[in-house]
Amino acid sequence: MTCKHFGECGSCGLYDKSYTQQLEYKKGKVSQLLAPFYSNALEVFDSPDSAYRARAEFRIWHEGERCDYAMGNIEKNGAVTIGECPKVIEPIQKRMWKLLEKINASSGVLKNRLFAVEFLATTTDECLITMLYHRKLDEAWTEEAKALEKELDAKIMGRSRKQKVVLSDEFVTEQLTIDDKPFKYVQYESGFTQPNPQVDVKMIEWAIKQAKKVGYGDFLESYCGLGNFTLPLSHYFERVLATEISKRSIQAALRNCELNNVENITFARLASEEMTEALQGKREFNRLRDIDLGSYDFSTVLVDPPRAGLDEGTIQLISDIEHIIYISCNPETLARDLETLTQTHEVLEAAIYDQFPHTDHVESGVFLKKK
Ligand SMILES: C[S@@+](CC[C@H](N)C(=O)[O-])C[C@H]1O[C@@H](n2cnc3c(N)ncnc32)[C@H](O)[C@@H]1O
Repeated sequence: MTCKHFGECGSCGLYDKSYTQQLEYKKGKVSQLLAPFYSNALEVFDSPDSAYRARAEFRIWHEGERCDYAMGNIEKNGAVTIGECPKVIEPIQKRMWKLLEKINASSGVLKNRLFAVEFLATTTDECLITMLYHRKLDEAWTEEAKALEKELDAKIMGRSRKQKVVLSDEFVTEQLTIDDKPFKYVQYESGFTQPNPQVDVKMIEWAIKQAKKVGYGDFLESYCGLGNFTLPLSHYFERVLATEISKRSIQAALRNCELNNVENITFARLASEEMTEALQGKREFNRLRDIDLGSYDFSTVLVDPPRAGLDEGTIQLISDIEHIIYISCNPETLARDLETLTQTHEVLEAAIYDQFPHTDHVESGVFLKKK
């Protein structure tokens, strides 16, 4: 049995529970994992029950002449095709079925060896559609795709092995209102973006609430992506140093600084492990030659690592900083890292944000202060 929300939820055992029950289950799970470090109730930030995902990927199932969207895992024996997808936000919803009609009506140029379609949309109705193929894309494809851009009022890209065809842009510009202030974010198709904009705003506002309690010094951030937290939090600190491994995300972050007229942030493309080596004076990087690392006086650090959590060096580095905001997409590795971090710090606040409704994934955050 699969969930009507077409999710990763076929395996999570949550498909037959109401949204409220699912959230209670997640709250219980994270509370239990954090119990050794935090005994107060978690703050819970919920999501809309539907129309919450701003990016989505669909496989394309071919049956005779017809194409359909299908579940992520197309098995050898057949596919589960999708006739509705309530989880995606309206800008995707209104284009995805029209796109399918156009693909099915096309002479074959758009359809031939198409194996997946990805959507990246904004709450302000921009939409970037990437069509993925198992064949080289030619002029005929470009012509038909250009017509499709107009018909769908969307940006279209084509990808196949070692080929990328960008017809207009390879990014969208999201606009979010965070604590009553507008922020613009360029989001690239190939860079990380938070999937659920409404919950993203709640998560950033929670982080700002913690930053306001500090109110002094410089701010360090690792795993900063396109500057999702960096830009709004920069207003509460003197200077900001933010690092991230992806070149594309750093490119977006620099553009986002310009778009939002923020001038106190320095972004550097560094893996977290490299950032630690640089700040501990163990290694010099050409990429940091214009940055006086010794001049920073960090009062606060924010980390938002991938599911694997923090490496030992980064834990050691941030243990020296007075305040830590740790955002995590994996409560198991968060609990593991807190075993070390709570030797020097205490957890003052903890929250969950339901970025991924109808799955058993949950985003959580903790605010720590040195003992
Ligand atoms: C969960 S995302 C968070 C991004 C950003 N904070 C946001 O809210 O959009 C994790 C980010 O870590 C980056 N990343 C992955 N491994 C890394 C590493 N070893 N060092 C630094 N950044 C890394 C990824 O490129 C991604 O942008």
